[in-house]
Amino acid sequence: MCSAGPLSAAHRALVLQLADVEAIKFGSFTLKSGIQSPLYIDLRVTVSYPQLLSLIASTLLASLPQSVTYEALCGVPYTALPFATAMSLDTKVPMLMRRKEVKAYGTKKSIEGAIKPGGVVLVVEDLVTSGGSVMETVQPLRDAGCVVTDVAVLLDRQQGAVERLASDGVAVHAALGVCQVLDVLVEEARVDPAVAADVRAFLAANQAAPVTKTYTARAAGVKNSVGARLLRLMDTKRTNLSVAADVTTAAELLRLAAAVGPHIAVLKTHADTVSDWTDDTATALRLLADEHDFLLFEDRKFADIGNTVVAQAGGGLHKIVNWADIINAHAVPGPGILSGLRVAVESAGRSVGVLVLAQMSSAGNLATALPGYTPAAVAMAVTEPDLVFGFIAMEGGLGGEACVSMTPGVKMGGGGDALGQQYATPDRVVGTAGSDVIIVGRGIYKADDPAAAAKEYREAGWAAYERRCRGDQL
Ligand SMILES: O=c1ccn([C@@H]2O[C@H](COP(=O)(O)O)[C@@H](O)[C@H]2O)c(=O)[nH]1
Repeated sequence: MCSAGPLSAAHRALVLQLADVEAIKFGSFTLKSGIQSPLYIDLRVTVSYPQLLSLIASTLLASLPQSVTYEALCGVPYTALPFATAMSLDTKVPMLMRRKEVKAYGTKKSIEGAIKPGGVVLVVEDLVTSGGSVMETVQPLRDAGCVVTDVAVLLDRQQGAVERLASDGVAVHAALGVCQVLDVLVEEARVDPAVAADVRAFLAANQAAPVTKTYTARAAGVKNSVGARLLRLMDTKRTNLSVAADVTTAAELLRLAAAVGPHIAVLKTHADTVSDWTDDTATALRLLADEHDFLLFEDRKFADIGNTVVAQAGGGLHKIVNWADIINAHAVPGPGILSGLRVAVESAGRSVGVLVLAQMSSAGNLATALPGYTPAAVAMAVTEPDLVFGFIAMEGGLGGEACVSMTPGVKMGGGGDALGQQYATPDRVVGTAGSDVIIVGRGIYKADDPAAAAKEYREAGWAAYERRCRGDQL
């Protein structure tokens, strides 16, 4: 990603002036995502330096290929607004302006100015990382009838925006690449070569994630009806949280389900930890699930031969397939376990979806440690897409976008417990590892106020999903 040609004298002068006004700084900085970065670029300061602003405008214009023609300019708010203004004053090309907040009254327009339907607009941006904020301006312009195919950018952090925006039909014309900036600053003894090497390593390790589809967009490709329903439900209810209700009495279970119900997509149970479980417990849970629109997942982790799991899933004290929407199975016994579960589900006459345990959260677990295990579990699962809709896994993407990953071992702050549980944060699980659903137990049911804790996890999981969809978790 750090391939970059040498810069012209004018571009080098611009780099040095940006360093002079401390628009580019080195140290340790916490980014919006919580990641520590050795580099901080804040181009807002340029607004206070008119000479620099006009140098930025002329460099941006000079960096555009001749083939790029346009009838209007539109800066991405806020930092690039003065850049676009300076370019407009230089070239006499009119400007449009995107509102960050669309007013609830009046015209409710998101684009201000003399819009010409079909007119070609050049978007102007100060800095790109993933390209997410550029698209927040491109889309409303397109919605207003403008044609947008190019963006002029002062500085590309070279973390994936060019590729991302290209997939949205937008070509990036960057005046400066971050690697060129580093080269100039090292050559001019403005930054230590070791610091520059650190920054290059950081950039290489923190490339923008590929954009992932929304849950709803993936639902159409999911053959199991419960899996498809879960994906749609998550977008509708705006939650990707599953609470692991690991309590020991029916009263506690129902109290917890009622408290967290408004915030969850799935309630995960261990019916065999509930000492006084009866059929009424299942009936009451189903009523709560229907009232609050969440799914019931009995985490029984079937792990026997087909003939045995028919009886375990359909009979016994818990009659699981009579009330659970989701059940799960280990892959160890081989495909017969899925055949057995299919028999149990079909005789219950209800829609039930199965998750295969492809990985686990506990330290030293063999599903994760043995190299061939996860791929073999995935291969087994995807042969029965009308029954199996996904995985218990520590990452997303297993089995492709038609499969859902649900991840246990989630806690704010990470860490672990004394018995081998390993925790990751909602942001890491959904944003970085690309899983779809966070499963949270003690972080919620042991909290003083489980409903408030569920709300907090719901918001964290959802924010990570939204960032992932925009591809801008950096
Ligand atoms: O690999 C796995 C599979 C399942 N679990 C279950 O998830 C919850 C986690 O509870 P916490 O209190 O949040 O640790 C629990 O029901 C486990 O049985 C898992 O943790 N890891």
